[in-house]
Amino acid sequence: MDLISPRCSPLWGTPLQPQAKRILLLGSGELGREVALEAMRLGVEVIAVDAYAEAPAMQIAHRAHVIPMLEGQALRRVVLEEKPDYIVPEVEAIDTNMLLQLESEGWRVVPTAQATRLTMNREGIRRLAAEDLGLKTSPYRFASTLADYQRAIAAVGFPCVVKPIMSSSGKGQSTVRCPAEIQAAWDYAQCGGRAQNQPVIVEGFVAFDCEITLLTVRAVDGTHFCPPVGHVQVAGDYRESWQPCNLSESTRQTCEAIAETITAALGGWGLFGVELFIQNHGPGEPTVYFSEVSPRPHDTGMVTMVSQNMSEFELHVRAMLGLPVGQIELLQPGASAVILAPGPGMSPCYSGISQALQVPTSKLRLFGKPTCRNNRRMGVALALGQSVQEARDRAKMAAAAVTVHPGSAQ
Ligand SMILES: Nc1ncnc2c1ncn2[C@@H]1O[C@H](COP(=O)(O)OP(=O)(O)OP(=O)(O)O)[C@@H](O)[C@H]1O
Ligand SMILES: NCC(=O)N[C@@H]1O[C@H](COP(=O)([O-])[O-])[C@@H](O)[C@H]1O
Ligand SMILES: [Mg+2]
Repeated sequence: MDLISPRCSPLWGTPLQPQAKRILLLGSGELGREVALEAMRLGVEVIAVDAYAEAPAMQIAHRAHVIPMLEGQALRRVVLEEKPDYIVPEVEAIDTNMLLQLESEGWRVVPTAQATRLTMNREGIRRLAAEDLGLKTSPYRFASTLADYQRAIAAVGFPCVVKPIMSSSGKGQSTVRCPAEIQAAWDYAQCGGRAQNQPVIVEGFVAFDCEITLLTVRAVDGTHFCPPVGHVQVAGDYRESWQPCNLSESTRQTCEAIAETITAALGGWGLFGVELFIQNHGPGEPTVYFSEVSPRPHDTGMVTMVSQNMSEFELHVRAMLGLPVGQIELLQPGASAVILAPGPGMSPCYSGISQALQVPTSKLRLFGKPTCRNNRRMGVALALGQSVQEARDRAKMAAAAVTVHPGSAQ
């Protein structure tokens, strides 16, 4: 369905002028900042929205609004005030029922309001993938009460992974290996997600050999796949990523078939990060598990800012605007490594930047987040190499050279 937004004009206007093409970013973190930059390069007006002031994308956008994005009426007010051509969700904590309503009134949500609703709730996307589309996933149960949760653990068995149904970057997530860990995982899920007291998913632990993100673009000129991005996660949050992650031709085809199936079911135009676990079985074909999908750029895909001819952010912007994507090319093996805050504070400062940039091919992105907390992602180092190993070593060396000084206590 190709919805025409109430103010979608056939002409490409000028930012800040009446016919400007406008995108409204719902979420203004590091990924949104790169989306904003790519959109602005194409002469698009960008309005950044988040729940806190001075978020990364707000610092460069044409305008910004601070609103509770889980409150539908607050979202509606901003949409009616700004009249965007495209509403672009960037985080998991948005009132997605309001997005459905706005879409039904003709506002365009990227990629679709339904894709946003299904992926913001682990139950929606898991049931779609496993039960409707028949994709292989870990075993799972959902639970809303402590008693249901204990039954879910008994059904899934140890080890298992417990997550709030609405959360990201590993917030509220625990691996439970024995009965003594059950209660703490429940308590953490209740307070660690984007909203408090949420239901949880209990997933069987998949002992995978590697995990990848298959960045998949649905655009006017068809569905395109980027070379697989491999990554390492600690406590459910990404620490480093690299591209390409070498897979056999048949495994790559299996991954692409899964990505095609799930993104076609979600629909719309944009870039999706399809997260897959790959488990080897000696000489046989590996098993590929579908884990989850982001209907927008993925944190592990930041590596594409150096490794591809078009970054995942440029691809998302082109696709949403109905522009052709053409040929996606890997320029050289690349890698990213995160820069984390060591603790909480206001007005953080950084040292070691020039040392980091002495690492051959390295680049830094410091996100400019106004406050930090323990392990908050404040920046990322990027690097290229003759091999993936060389790129990873360089990115990690550059990231390790940067120190975050958290600043005064909050
Ligand atoms: N069932 C599982 N078995 C083994 N490892 C898992 C399982 N579920 C999650 N993990 C590990 O935890 C990581 C984070 O999980 P998941 O992607 O579901 O969380 P998230 O909070 O949505 O993260 P993000 O928003 O960064 O994608 C995975 O990338 C994987 O490394
Ligand atoms: N895995 C999802 C992800 O990486 N999302 C990115 O992190 C930001 C939130 O960071 P914060 O928690 O530091 O505000 C989001 O706004 C988005 O850019
Ligand atoms: Mg994930």
